[in-house]
Amino acid sequence: MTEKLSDTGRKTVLEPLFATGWEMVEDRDAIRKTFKFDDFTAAFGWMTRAAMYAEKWNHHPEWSNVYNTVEVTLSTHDVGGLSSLDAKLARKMDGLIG
Ligand SMILES: C[C@H](O)[C@H](O)[C@H]1CNC2=NC(N)=NC(=O)C2=N1
Repeated sequence: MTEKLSDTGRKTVLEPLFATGWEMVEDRDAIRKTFKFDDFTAAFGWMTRAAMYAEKWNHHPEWSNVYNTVEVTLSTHDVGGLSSLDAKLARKMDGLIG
């Protein structure tokens, strides 16, 4: 069962993500990050790898791609805000770089 992150949960799982460039979205319980790549192939290759995890975990990003840039927003629509699944996908996205 997915639940909205508690105040303590936020501190422990979100702070490390803020350190890697994730930030809170204004006026919404969601996090966002802009990923930059060398070129379109690198960007789309990364999206493809991230998409496999999103589908496996049934947790999908809001994202858009323009050439070498991918803008990602993560939130859990079923609970109307951030859950541990967003942190899990964010960590995976960071880990898939390179
Ligand atoms: C029916 C389906 O399982 C749900 O809508 C899933 C799919 N992917 C999802 N992705 C995200 N980011 N949040 C959700 O609440 C969500 N729910």
